Amino acid sequence: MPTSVKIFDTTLRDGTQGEGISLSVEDKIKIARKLDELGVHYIEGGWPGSNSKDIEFFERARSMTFKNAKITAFGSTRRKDSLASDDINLNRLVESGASVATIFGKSWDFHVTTAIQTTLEENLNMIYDSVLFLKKSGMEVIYDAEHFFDGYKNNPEYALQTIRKAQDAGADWIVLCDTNGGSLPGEVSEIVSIVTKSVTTPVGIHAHNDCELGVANSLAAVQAGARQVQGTINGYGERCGNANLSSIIPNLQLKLHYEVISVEELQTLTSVSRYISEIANMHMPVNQPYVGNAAFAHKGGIHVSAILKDASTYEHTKPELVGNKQRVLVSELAGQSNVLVKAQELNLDFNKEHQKTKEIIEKIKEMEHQGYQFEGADATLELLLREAFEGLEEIFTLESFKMLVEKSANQAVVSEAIVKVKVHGETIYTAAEGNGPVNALDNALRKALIQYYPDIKNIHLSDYKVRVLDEKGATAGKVRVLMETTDFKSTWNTLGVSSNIIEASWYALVDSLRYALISRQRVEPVNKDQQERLGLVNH
Ligand SMILES: CC(=O)SCCNC(=O)CCNC(=O)[C@H](O)C(C)(C)COP(=O)(O)OP(=O)(O)OC[C@H]1O[C@@H](n2cnc3c(N)ncnc32)[C@H](O)[C@@H]1OP(=O)(O)O
Ligand SMILES: CC(=O)C(=O)O
Repeated sequence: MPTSVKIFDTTLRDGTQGEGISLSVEDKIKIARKLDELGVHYIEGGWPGSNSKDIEFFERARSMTFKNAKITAFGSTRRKDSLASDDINLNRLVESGASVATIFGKSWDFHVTTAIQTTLEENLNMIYDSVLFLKKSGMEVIYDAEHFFDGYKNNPEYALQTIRKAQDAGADWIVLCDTNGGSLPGEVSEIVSIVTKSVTTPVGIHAHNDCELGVANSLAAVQAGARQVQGTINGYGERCGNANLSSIIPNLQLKLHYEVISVEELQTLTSVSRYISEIANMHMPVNQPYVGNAAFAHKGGIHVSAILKDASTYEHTKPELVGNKQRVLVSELAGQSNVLVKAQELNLDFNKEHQKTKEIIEKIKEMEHQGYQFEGADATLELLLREAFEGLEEIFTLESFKMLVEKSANQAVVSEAIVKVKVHGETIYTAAEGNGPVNALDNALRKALIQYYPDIKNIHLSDYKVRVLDEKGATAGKVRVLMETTDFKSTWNTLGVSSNIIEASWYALVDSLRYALISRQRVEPVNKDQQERLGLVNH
């Protein structure tokens, strides 16, 4: 029977102490729902003694049903030289309606005398009184021993006394905190082993990531006897962040075989991590272990050749177990195998021995040398492969375009594009304005195509990025434009490279529409009769 480890998520409390993160009450509610779906055991919603937003969160959470998680409210021990029953913060924890209170107290003698400036004795009383007050109020109490590892290293006897006080007052958990994130796994392991022999209350770990050891320290603590892990999704938190639950959960479950969450819940990990990064408006690093977009992405030709034979040659675990997926990147490091995988995904009749295969690999490598980077532009790559292997129908051809950008004194800058394209044998001439040259070009091209493809009105550019390519290299003076397009059901990325930013944008724009129109057959062309009926013909 595997040993169970409880997951305590503090994304909504310690996570919001991270720079750049601010969550509304609605955001917190949405995240709490997701965390519950993931199967975490505790969700720390905030500090009701700190601000009215957190008070409102607990008010709303009270009427919600959580299938897995208990909601916990955070606070500190009572203020020095006062009664716990008079302490506003402790009373707010009770009033929050949460069934669990998590309070932190001092373990490090230096902090007692310097930060809260009281006696070692009074600190012990603060811990005892506060835990007892909350227990008498009927709450489950998690005692977070702040700076426990630093405290233990400085004065082991006093640090142990502080947690014994919490135990004597009835704490349900004693959680050892590496608050400054400076401890090493060997130290954590040794100290947790000593503590689990010194107290009978179950022990937990709360690690920070200042030495990039938040995950390692949490695992070391569990292996030494801790049975609760506190952390945040994607490692958000104060300074360098908290221990990253998106890595800790699969490590505990898949590598160390503890019982943490169900197999099905683990499969939601990637989507939960990405969802929370969206809500928190934090960029998700592609190389984030387990859940990042590149966590199971293979680029080197040798790697791809091997994973085709058996994925475990270059994958430490199966991506599906955490809800992620394998990806194959096509780049200048690609061998034939990378293109083979991509072609298989697209159901193309692809033969590794075929001359065409060699030609397309050479073409991709040459284009990458010129500044193309297909890893981020799946749609352009797909068009290239389909063109090489299937031949693509020509939807339209450019005859010419002209740009006009006008700025006169006291007037906003105006951009206008004039486009002449041939669509189904007919030359169409359109002009359109836009809030910038690329927008004007996009509007003019759409105006020409919409007569034949009315559904393109549902397709929009959703992102546009320009990168100036290395001026010293072979690509001197070029820009790379990356465009993201969406039909609100899916998104696709296209690419253009040129020494002229408008031309690079044109290539990316053309691919974005071609991809929508032919590669995925997202929209069907209409004939002349239908155009008349829909009132789409320019008279
Ligand atoms: C390790 C952690 O992450 S702990 C959590 C840290 N998170 C936060 O601080 C975010 C939320 N904090 C807040 O909103 C505010 O700091 C509040 C409402 C809690 C307190 O605000 P204020 O009353 O203005 O106090 P302020 O923040 O300036 O100082 C903290 C006070 O708490 C006291 N204190 C600190 N830790 C403890 C403790 N464990 N037990 C009792 N008192 C404590 C300090 O001595 C200081 O009191 P002092 O002003 O008498 O010296
Ligand atoms: C309690 C807490 O957040 C810490 O010690 O880091």
